[in-house]
Amino acid sequence: MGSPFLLQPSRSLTEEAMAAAGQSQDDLKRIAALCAVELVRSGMVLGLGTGSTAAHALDRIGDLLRGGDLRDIVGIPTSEWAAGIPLTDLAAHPVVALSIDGADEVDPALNLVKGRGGSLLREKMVEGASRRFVVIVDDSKLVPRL
Ligand SMILES: O=C(CO)[C@H](O)[C@H](O)COP(=O)(O)O
Repeated sequence: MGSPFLLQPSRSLTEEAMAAAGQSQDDLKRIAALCAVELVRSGMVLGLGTGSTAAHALDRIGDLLRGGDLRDIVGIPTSEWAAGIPLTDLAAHPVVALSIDGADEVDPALNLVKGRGGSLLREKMVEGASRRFVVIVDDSKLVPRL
């Protein structure tokens, strides 16, 4: 994996603007998750992250598979939630094309902490084997320092 860079799906919203736009924190998690799912292609081996933000991405991938818009996807889970995505493991697929996961805090240099969901070891194994690792967070996870 290379250096981290920031992909922003939408402008940063204050709590006030979010309320005015009718967007909850969970809506923002889903928007970030859907942005990451745009990177998924048929045939990929995916790392499936843990947590409420990652779950939005997995739900969308599951829907796209069921609708036939994605095919031949297999996922390596880091939690029990896999949204119906066919599963595999690192023994069968030691190289993962893309992992998608959330984080707990992200600083301005894109250093982050994660693992509050209790899956840190599995996440490190799967995401460490990934060619590309996309971290999806909403504004509430951005902090001035870790
Ligand atoms: O690292 C994680 C689990 O180990 C989660 O991705 C992190 O805790 C964020 O969770 P959520 O999306 O529910 O806020």
